[in-house]
Amino acid sequence: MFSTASKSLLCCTSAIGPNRALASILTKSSSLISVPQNRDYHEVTGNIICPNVVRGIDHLRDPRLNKGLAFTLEERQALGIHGLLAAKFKTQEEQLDICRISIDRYEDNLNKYLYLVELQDRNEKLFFRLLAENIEKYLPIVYTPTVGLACQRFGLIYRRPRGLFITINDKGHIFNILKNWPEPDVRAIVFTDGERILGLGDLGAYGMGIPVGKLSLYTALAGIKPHQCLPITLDVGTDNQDLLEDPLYIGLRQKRARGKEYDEFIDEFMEACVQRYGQNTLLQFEDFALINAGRLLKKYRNKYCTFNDDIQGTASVAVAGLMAAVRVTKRKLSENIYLFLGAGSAANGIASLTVAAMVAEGLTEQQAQERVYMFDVDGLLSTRREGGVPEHAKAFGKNIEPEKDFEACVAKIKPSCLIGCSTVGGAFTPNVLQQMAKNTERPVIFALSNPTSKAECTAQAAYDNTEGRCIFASGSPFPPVKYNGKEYHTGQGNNSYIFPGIALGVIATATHHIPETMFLTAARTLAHYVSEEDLAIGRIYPSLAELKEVSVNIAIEVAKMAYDEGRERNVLLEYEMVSDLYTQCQEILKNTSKGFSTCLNTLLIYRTVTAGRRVQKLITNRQQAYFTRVTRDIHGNFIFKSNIYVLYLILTSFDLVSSLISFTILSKRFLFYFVEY
Ligand SMILES: NC(=O)c1ccc[n+]([C@@H]2O[C@H](COP(=O)([O-])OP(=O)(O)OC[C@H]3O[C@@H](n4cnc5c(N)ncnc54)[C@H](O)[C@@H]3O)[C@@H](O)[C@H]2O)c1
Repeated sequence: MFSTASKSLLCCTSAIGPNRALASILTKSSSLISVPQNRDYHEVTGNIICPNVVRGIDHLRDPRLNKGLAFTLEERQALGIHGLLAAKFKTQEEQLDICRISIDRYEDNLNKYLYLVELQDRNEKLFFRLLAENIEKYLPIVYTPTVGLACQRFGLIYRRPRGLFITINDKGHIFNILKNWPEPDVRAIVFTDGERILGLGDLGAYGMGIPVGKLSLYTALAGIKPHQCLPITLDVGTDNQDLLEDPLYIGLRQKRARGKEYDEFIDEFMEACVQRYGQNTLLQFEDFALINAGRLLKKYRNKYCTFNDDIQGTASVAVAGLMAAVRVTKRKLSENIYLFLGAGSAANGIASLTVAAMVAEGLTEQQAQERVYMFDVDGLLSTRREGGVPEHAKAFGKNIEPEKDFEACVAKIKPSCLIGCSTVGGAFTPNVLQQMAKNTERPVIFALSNPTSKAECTAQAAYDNTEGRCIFASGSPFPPVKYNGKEYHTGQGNNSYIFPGIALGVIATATHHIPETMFLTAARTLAHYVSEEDLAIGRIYPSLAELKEVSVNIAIEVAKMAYDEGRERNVLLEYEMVSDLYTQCQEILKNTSKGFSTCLNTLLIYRTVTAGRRVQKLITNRQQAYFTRVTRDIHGNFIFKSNIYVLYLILTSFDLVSSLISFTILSKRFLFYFVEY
């Protein structure tokens, strides 16, 4: 029922049982604590049942528990692992240094990826700390672009299973397969059917690398606990002939299921997830092909807690870039003309959110849509072209002369913003870029297709062909660009600026559905983080090093929105830590305590960007105090002495730098959520 670490906390707080000493040692050493449900208690005494602690070699073999040489002598003896480790005690910091040296020895990025996968399998906390503290360096390894390469070679590198593979042959039994997953407390599921992996196309079951990589970022950037994250591949076959003939291929060797069979399978999957993990489980669609992505989002968005990152996450990050660019171009969003190369999931998502942002500036929806043009594989989206405008992009079709030559379009339409989501590497030719420089003084050029080989142009080409006047961003990272003696560090319109924060905010507030406005809010929050220094070096996104802080702040804004819009009865209080963290924190806890005894509809969101250890300690003490204020009935259910029905507490901590704490009284449930590396 509980993870071992959470059990150790329960032991400690109840202070009973024969394993008390061991529990207390483990609690001190444990950095991943969770008390998810209120069930493992003795039926009569109400005491918390002391768990069987995983001992001996099994403790070392469990990546969640293994700390390498960081186990103290006391722990080694208590756990029966004394002698199984070399004598030297090495702190996590020392082990991190070794990791960095080891990984730097590899020149090939795929080898770096494999090293990180192996580390995650061996010592999870070390892996997440390494990732969280070196996000700029390792994000491009666990995520795009290297993860694309890993997916392509997945058959070769597949070692230890991570996540669930559910095939179309499991139709009718999906719930049973979900039950095979050992973790009962899953909050976020990222799943793909592998049909459009990055810009690489149909990789079938090889697509598993993407949900795995994304969920690593849920933890590393937003502090969502690893065991609450579940990556899933829905293997419905593949239409990639190379894979069907590849002896290494690990998926079903059959053509993709389509139509009714496919739809029923996805319906059953969504329902089974809710049945297994609850209505609030976040279900993130990942890398579905155009024919399914938009329509499935439309079908499920008001029924489940779901979003499609390729559509909505991409939209949010791109619109954030456009918002930041306004500060350079001095043109409002509604004063631009937008031309998209590609009219698929990403383009439609970005275009729709850009329209929403223009409407917020005062245009009508129709006026806003008139400013957006799209060009797909069949040419300009003209209602007069043969075959007309595809259904999914109807809003952006124009009653104008059809045009199949993209360069001609750029000259005719004269966009000020050019956005590439076409999967066609090099499609922004020098002629196209030079035309952009003629169209406007500060052209905005986004080459968003991934991985790097698919980018519509390089950062260097964009600067070279626009006399250095462009504002450039890309989907995959590019090295710094030199132009006219000046060095520019262009930004990466990376979805990981958005999705971890959205996920944390949604999970924290137990939001049932994710409205589009949350993505606009996330975009504004991200844009707000772009400094003048960033803009001066050509970057319209904050540095990746700020990702954790950005994620927490997006989560806060999302949480506020969730309560503002959905639960008006709640009182929202926000505290910003300015100088004296300790005093402020005491104040907050005092207010919170008052809230518990007097008010059932109180939400407190407290944030600190620079939380220190003192704050951490104080909160931890407080949490233990809550335990003493509750009793349990003979069924093990909580009875709150002070008439408090529920306490929902979230604390995430990143290197003790950023924290988000949300207390809210929601339903008859007690949850305790704590993550620390
Ligand atoms: N934040 C990001 O950087 C980010 C996020 C999501 C997607 N992407 C990238 O954007 C790209 C597109 O993703 P998607 O989900 O929209 O894919 P998609 O398959 O839904 O759409 C691709 C579109 O490109 C068009 N296209 C294909 N060949 C073309 C050509 N020769 N000329 C003009 N148009 C052409 C297709 O008609 C289609 O409209 C991918 O490479 C993906 O990795 C980047």
